[in-house]
Amino acid sequence: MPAYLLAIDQGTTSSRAILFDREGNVVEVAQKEFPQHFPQDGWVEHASEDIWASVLTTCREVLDKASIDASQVAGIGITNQRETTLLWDRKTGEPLHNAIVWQDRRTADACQRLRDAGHTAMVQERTGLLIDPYFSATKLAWLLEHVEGARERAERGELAFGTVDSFLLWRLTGGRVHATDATNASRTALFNIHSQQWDEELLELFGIPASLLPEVKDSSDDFGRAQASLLGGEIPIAGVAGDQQAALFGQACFEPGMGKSTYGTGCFMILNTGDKAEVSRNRLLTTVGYRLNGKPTYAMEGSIFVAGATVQWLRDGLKLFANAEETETLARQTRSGHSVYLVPAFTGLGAPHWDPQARGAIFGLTRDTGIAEIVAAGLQAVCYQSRDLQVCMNDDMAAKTGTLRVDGGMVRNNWVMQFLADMLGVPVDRPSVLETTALGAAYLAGLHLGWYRDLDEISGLWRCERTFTPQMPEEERERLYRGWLDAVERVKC
Ligand SMILES: Nc1ncnc2c1ncn2[C@@H]1O[C@H](COP(=O)(O)OP(=O)(O)O)[C@@H](O)[C@H]1O
Ligand SMILES: O=P(O)(O)OC[C@H](O)CO
Repeated sequence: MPAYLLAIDQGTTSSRAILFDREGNVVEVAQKEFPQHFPQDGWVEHASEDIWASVLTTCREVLDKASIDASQVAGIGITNQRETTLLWDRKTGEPLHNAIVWQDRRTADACQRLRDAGHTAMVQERTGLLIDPYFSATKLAWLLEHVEGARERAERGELAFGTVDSFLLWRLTGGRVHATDATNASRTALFNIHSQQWDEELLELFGIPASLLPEVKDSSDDFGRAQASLLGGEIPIAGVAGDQQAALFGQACFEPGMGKSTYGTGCFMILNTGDKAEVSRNRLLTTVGYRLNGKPTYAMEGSIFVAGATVQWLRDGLKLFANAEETETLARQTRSGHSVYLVPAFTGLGAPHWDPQARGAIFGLTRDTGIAEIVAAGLQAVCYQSRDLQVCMNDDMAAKTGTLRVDGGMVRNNWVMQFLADMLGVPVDRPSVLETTALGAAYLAGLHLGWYRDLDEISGLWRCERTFTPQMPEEERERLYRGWLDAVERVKC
């Protein structure tokens, strides 16, 4: 009797394979970082084979480490960095180009032209998204235009497009399955979130042949089987979701009004809005939170491109410390209320500003500014940006957001979590399982395989490890936040 679920979490900087037991406990983890490529200012690519190799290696490693074989794994759930765009040959499975990563801004001009031509309202109405280089549509159009012969081959039906989930499904099933799930599809800007279909007018607008597209399935569904030659036995693939939606699921945010924020490379705050696809007045995104039995549950999302990536930049670029954990000690050394602000607009600004041309800056330096203040400012920026999103969500929902569930690598930092609670003015709940993205993918697979009766059973498994409650006086909170708003205004183009 299989006792485990295997989650593949293919993230922006690393791939992880995690084994969970039936109660959602982490049994074993394997992780592998892979290289980031920055061929030009604002461009970000991944070698597709690095993505695949890191996934395969970590899956094999996690089974090895746990001393189990494929027969003990009931099913696989896949979760992935979203929007990242791949194009491959249907016969050979060979990618035609590096994957263009969600952070990549190369299509900023193309997006500006589409906005100037007045397409914003139509795109937002159908997809819940804005016209921005972040989403897959213009990245795919760029590939079709710039890779020699790609458009002709696409027209002849020889090529397949996919976000990372589709690419992994293709490889895992030996080219038998070309599919995605509704959450990933909802990030392409080609998918109508109301009809739950690829949208012909959008395909025409972006110049995308329909033959390239994967089949869109529920997030908990039959996605075929991983080939026996890969992991030592066939394993059903039964869950797929984009990583932020998977985290929403893993955090058991199943009721409208429940929200989570994930602090990994970027930061993504997502609020469940139930069966309503709420349109934001504040340039937040409407997206599919998950789709079960053909029924979408919608969510509102604020996306911040750079969160933990600031910590990486402070570590690797400025060499201010050796390990991310040291940031907590450094931040504790700062004088409270210091006025240094770091705006990490390395690849432009995401929600709610959507300014692809903005670039980062540090403000408020004085003679007593040291490494600690700069590091603290980098950490605080993530909290200020979360507040930006909270302000928008409160306005859009005409209600005050309540307790926030958090996850992702940065939430290990207690100083950041306390400052976050202070800045948001709401309690911040850190769960005992921090791998909620992977857990969400495992739950989705488990749901399809009948491991869990329903969402209530999954909710019952969620455990809080620590709650951070706001302590900062209101006046101080507002003074600090005003300083942030001022700093952001200064970097916008
Ligand atoms: N203790 C810490 N304090 C601050 N940032 C941290 C800490 N530990 C990890 N991070 C940051 O969290 C990020 C990793 O989070 P993770 O959820 O693994 O990211 P991803 O899935 O996007 O690759 C890195 O950018 C790292 O710099
Ligand atoms: O790799 P992550 O965890 O930073 O997530 C990336 C997002 O899915 C991009 O939309």
